[in-house]
Amino acid sequence: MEQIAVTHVSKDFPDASGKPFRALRDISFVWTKGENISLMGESGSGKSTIARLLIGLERPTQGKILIDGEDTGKWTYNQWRRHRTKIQAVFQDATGSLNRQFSVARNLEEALRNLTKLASQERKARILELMDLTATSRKLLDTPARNLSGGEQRRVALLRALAVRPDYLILDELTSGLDLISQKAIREVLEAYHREYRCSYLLITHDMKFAYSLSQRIYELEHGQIIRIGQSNIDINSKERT
Ligand SMILES: Nc1ncnc2c1ncn2[C@@H]1O[C@H](COP(=O)(O)OP(=O)(O)OP(=O)(O)O)[C@@H](O)[C@H]1O
Repeated sequence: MEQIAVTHVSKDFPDASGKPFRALRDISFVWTKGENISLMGESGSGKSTIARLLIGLERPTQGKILIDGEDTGKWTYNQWRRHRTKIQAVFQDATGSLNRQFSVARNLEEALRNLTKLASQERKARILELMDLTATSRKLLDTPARNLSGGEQRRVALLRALAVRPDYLILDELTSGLDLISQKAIREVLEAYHREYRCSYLLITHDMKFAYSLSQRIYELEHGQIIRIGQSNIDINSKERT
């Protein structure tokens, strides 16, 4: 079954006095391939912890996370690494995933070199195809990452993750703090890419409009628990290309 199944997951962290603090409590949901979902909730409700569990940066204290039927609980670092082409995440601090000294092209190529077996020419072709698909100017490729604006940095961090062609992509506060034009540009990249490759997004956002415009289901968290599930009847595949 092509899906990510989170079943009865709880996560404890030590608090300031070293006692366990339950950051997530009995979380269960299914994220099916091809489907977009969102996590919403106030600060500290546990959204980023779910993201970190889903990509193996943290392990559940209780419960299981199955990726396409495989129990990730026993995966070693190398097994997680092999699945990097299946699931990727882009976090709010886009600069963290980019090398500021490298050009945009080199940043994108490094991701492909590390995570895929593509030959040099194939890497270059994939990057150009992605630039065109997402209506990103090829001129950006020569720009050093340190010279990018905030919106461009997020866009390039997103392209870096998309270049790997993951089945599942987690986007943690990707548009927060950006102006409306940059937010729209990011949304258009996500829509164009989803139409072509059916990549499944998990959006972590405070922006309800963004969540409802891109995802079929919205999970609302409070104090580490899912308190509400909202349905949206959007079908982003049916939208015309802009
Ligand atoms: N490594 C950690 N050690 C201790 N506590 C942690 C750790 N990571 C997260 N927490 C705590 O777990 C809770 C959930 O944090 P998390 O970052 O998942 O929330 P969030 O909903 O993503 O918040 P925000 O919207 O502010 O990013 C918070 O109380 C946080 O302080």
